[in-house]
Amino acid sequence: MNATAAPKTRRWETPFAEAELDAVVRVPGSKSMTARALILAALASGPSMIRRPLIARDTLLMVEGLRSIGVAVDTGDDEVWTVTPATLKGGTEVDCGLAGTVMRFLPPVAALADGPVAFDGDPHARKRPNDGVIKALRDLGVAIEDGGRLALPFTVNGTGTVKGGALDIDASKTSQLVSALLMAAPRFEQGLDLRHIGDRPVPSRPYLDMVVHMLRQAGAEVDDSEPNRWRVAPGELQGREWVIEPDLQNAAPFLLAAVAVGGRVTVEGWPTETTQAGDKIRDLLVQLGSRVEWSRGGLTVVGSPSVEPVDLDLADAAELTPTLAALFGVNKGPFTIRGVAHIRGHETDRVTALVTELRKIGADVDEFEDGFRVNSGGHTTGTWETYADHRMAHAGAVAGLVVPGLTLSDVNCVSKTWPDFAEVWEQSVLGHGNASTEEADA
Ligand SMILES: O=C(O)C1=C[C@@H](OP(=O)(O)O)[C@@H](O)[C@H](O)C1
Ligand SMILES: C=C(OP(=O)(O)O)C(=O)O
Repeated sequence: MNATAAPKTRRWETPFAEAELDAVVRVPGSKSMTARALILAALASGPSMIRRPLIARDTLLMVEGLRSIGVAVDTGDDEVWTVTPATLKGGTEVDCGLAGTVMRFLPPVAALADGPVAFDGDPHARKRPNDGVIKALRDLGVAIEDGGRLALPFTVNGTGTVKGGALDIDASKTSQLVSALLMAAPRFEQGLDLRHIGDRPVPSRPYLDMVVHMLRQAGAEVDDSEPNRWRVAPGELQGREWVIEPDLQNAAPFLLAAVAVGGRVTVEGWPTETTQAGDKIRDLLVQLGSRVEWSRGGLTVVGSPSVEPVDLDLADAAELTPTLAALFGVNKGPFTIRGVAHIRGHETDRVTALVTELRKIGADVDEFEDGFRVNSGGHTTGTWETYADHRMAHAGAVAGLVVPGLTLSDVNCVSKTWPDFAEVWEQSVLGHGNASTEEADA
């Protein structure tokens, strides 16, 4: 199977939990750290090693994109990838798949290449907001052909250098715009003095702490002392060894599974200090009435299925929305999630997708522009649509723990960040693999 192609769809009957859970789970590396390590390594002045990289569609697309502009990435060893930078070249095409990280992080790198780099992606990727990246690069003097779409597909006509300097942007649709520009900024002749001037705040802010932290680890000088302003000095990035932490967003459905049905679930190797937004789940679990402890080699949740009603602002950790929504959708309520308008621009419009699927399982839900309220949950079985969205699949798996026979329209969309999700889920819930899968053509 080609790991960077959109996968063939596969219906999947989610495992129903007959008993309390008792599982220890190892989740793969962080998508966001792997993507950043690849970009910073590609822009460095010497080779880098990336230990325990995430091997999934999004990061492999990033690898292919970097290779196409001349960077050597050796992925022969699953435990450690080696990146050897080179002069960046154009005259090539980049497939972004459905990866926000690829469609936002690579264009500023392509602007440093000499020659055109054409970007495109999956059908839904063309609907994801990318006007911020296109406008920002144009304001920096980079020529871009986009047919007036301000979205994929577009071509970046790099000339080998970018002047840089002062730049105002509106990053209220995605924090990835800021991360993308900051990572390329040390290679701009004048560095970058970047300001967010949008009316609404930048969402998913912990990802900005992650990028600033990793830039500094690579030797960049970054001043983020003023809110909504980042100054990056021009200079060399160093090649180094990156060690990737487990992906805490992908850990969330497993921890919430213990809440949904009771029992204990441990995620191995949970970092005691991290910039990952997914670390917020620890506080949320306590707010929901469950217990969290450091045991069995990681973070363990001792789940309490009588879930406390909550009103959450998830602007900073919005990727937790789908799995939390599923938990709420099978419980008493009321539960409110706000502050997540920007997830309408994620892999699918997640607010509408969640409200639709929760109503199908019988939940009473009100939709807002920036979230929704589950007044009461339901347990009606049927097909849970996944909309090519890995986190919609995770969410359906959580709901299926307590809704007998709930079937995902497609589980293979999990390949975006964790191709083995379904197998690990079956093992964790049932203690063994589940044969009840059917193949279907996309
Ligand atoms: O920088 C990153 O690695 C990410 C930032 C966030 O994007 P948004 O700011 O668009 O939510 C997050 O949702 C995405 O999964 C990964
Ligand atoms: C929003 C997500 O991904 P992307 O990096 O494609 O934006 C996600 O993984 O939940």
